[in-house]
Amino acid sequence: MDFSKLKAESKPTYLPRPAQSMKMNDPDAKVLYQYPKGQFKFPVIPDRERLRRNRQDEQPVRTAGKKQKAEHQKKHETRKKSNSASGEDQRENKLKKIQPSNVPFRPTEIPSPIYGFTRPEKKPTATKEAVESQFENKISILENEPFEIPAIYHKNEGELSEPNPSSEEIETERKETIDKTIPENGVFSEVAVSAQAPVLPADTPETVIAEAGMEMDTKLQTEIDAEFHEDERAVPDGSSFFSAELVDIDTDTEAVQLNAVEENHDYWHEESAPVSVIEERVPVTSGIESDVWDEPIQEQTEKREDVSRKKHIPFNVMMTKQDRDRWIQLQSEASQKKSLFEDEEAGVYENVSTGMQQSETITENRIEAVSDHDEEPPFYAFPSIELLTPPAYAQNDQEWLEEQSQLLNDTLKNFNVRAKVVNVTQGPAVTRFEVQPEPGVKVNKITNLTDDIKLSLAAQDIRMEAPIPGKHTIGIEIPNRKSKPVFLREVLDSEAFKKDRSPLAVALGLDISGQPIVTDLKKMPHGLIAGATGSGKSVCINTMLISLLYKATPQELKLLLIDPKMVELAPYNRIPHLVSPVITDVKAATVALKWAVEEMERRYELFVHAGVRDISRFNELADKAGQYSDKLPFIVVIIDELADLMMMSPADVEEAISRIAQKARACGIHLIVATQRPSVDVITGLIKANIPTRIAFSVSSQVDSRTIIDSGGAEKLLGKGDMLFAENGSSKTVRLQGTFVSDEEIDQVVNHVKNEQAPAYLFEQEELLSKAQVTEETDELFYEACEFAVNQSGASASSLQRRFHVGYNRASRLIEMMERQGILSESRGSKPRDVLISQEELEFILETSGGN
Ligand SMILES: Nc1ncnc2c1ncn2[C@@H]1O[C@H](COP(=O)(O)OP(=O)(O)OP(=O)(O)O)[C@@H](O)[C@H]1O
Repeated sequence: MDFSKLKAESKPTYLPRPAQSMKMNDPDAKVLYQYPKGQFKFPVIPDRERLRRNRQDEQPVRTAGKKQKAEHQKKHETRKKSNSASGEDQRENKLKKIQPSNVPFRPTEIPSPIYGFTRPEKKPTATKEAVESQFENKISILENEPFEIPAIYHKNEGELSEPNPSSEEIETERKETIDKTIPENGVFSEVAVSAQAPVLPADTPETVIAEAGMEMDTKLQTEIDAEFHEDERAVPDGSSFFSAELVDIDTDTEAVQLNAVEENHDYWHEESAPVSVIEERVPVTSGIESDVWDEPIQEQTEKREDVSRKKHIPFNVMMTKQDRDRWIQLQSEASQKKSLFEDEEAGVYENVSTGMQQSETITENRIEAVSDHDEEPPFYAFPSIELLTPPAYAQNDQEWLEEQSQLLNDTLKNFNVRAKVVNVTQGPAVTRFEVQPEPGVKVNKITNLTDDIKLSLAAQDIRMEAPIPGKHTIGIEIPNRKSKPVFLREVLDSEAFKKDRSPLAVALGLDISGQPIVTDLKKMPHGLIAGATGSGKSVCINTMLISLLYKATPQELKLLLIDPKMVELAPYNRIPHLVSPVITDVKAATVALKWAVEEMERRYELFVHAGVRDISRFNELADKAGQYSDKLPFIVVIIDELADLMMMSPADVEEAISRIAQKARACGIHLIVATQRPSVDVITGLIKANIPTRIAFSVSSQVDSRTIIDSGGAEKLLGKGDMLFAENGSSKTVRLQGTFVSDEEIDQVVNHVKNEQAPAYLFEQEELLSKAQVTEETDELFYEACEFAVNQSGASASSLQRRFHVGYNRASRLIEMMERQGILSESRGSKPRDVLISQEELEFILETSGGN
């Protein structure tokens, strides 16, 4: 192809492509373009535009308004460009369009994001009156607010009503305002600067724009105040709160202003000259300033420029999602600050004690009411050890022991088991013979001989521990010829008990080697005691209680005793440690357990407020603060015979027990549950899983033993205090002879404690019973059913069934309840029951009972 020919062409041309070549799809075919020559004309700038540009050139100082306008123009042009389609025809059209013509300018119709092409009828452009009224609106909003209105707003009102003040006047006023607003230290107040804008005349649409900018400035500054002066929260109504309110108002007024801006959209695009007039005034008015002034004004104009730039973007004056989110965030921050301030004022976070006081308002603190605030706890003398029976010393039965050892060796030899007794330990009720098998002898060779050994030793029962954990021997436990009772005093007098500083230390008994076993209920943290009748459960609970009376003051420990058997724990009535008299009623017991759950929740709330994890830390802090009365006592809930409770209301009891067992440890509530029947319907999986410490007394079968301690062995126990103790989830059980405490001892100790302090019950059994009654009788539909019956002047079970979509049982129960309450008459055969109360009486009932 000859390119030199093509160069000679003067006009841009498309090379004519023969139809044939098109068909042939010639790969060499190309489209070339050349710039026009000769007739080309640069676009002529309209006169008005040139004038404006000249004026701009004359202007020495660049202002923020200029930047704003230039940017706007740039955007406007870009938008125009983007609207114009590419291609030659379009280019030519564009050239035509740019050329000056006498046809008046008409704005391109752009669909509104809100109205589309069907915009509402345009209101007359914002006149001076319109702007004034907008300002008046704004001022009236501000005046209705409780806070003080900046004087500048009032001033503006006056200024707006004045016809076009001269530039000198503006300047003097501006000077005055600046003088007033400059602090002595010379730091320029941003609010003062931002408030200068309304001084500009308000008779042009551009003024409206400038004012809108000012609005945005004020908003910006209030937002900046809110964000950067967060630590300024000392004012009750809060400067931050004020800011948030102001932002709120500004958002509204801004919407109004932006409306005006949008309505003057045509001016915005077409007549930009007045804008420059206003912009020119800025350097004139700010010309008085020295270097100190320049900087803030520069900042301020920059801000305004930013704001104007922002304002260009949306025609949409509706609150966008981001705006809303931001607004909500600002409001919530303000309210948070306010609440924080209020909290601080109340001194909530001052110390633990005040935290506790605040929490007291959440739940009823009944324990606090027991003791006086900020006083030393009342004196409590622990009972003397002399009140208990002295320990019994068993005679050394050495002869019998040697005899039994010999018998055991002979039996093993007779059965060809190469093993012999290497050690003998005599406990209070049982003696353990340690047998060591020779190498190569299987353990089960010995364990298989249980019955044979029992026969040859003529023992009542034997229990084998094969092997003894941590030893090379197998333990064969044979009951003593004469069992020695372990009196409580023996353990309480031991070093182990005396040295234990926990108020919840309890004596359990002596192990097989005669060592006292003391456990801490805090570590337990909940215990399950199970065994057949007469095996020693009640005695065990008694020894625990007496131990506690020897260790804990009534201020340190509160007891909730539930004794459905009625007689076992009765002696403890009226001791100062009780939260209520011993509960013997099963229904009341259920409610009492619920109280314990509530108390647990209350304590956790207290801990949250005090910022502690558990009761010991909480009490430590209360001690340090000298708030002895705020210390929380430990609560030990003892249930003697869980089976009775489980028979009555299994769901409620199981729920309460498992909730306490699950999480009450840290808040100082401990649970000890005793039962005769260790079957799975009493000790459910849920209860068992949450009570890690188990004490198994003698049971009748290995299955029962497994239910209690997850292994056999309890069926071989001797009864009368012989027990297997599995501490806190341990699979290893320890055989103990439980301590014994007689009724006389209990009476003596209890009398002493009763004399020390009077009981301060938190509730009586009757209260619990009435509460249980109410709970039982409550039906959430009751009040609605009453209203229905009164409105219908009668009710029947079937009508209630239809109205409330309930079953017959519930409907008839509701009818019976209404009858008992005297709302409905008694049954009259097939006739409907009469309503015995009026509408007013019903309303009174509803008001007094709280049902509505
Ligand atoms: N540690 C002990 N030392 C000596 N004797 C004991 C001991 N524990 C219990 N006994 C004896 O066993 C008897 C029954 O004990 P206890 O009343 O505690 O049994 P229980 O398991 O509570 O029975 P129930 O479930 O029927 O009430 C007591 O009267 C007492 O004589």
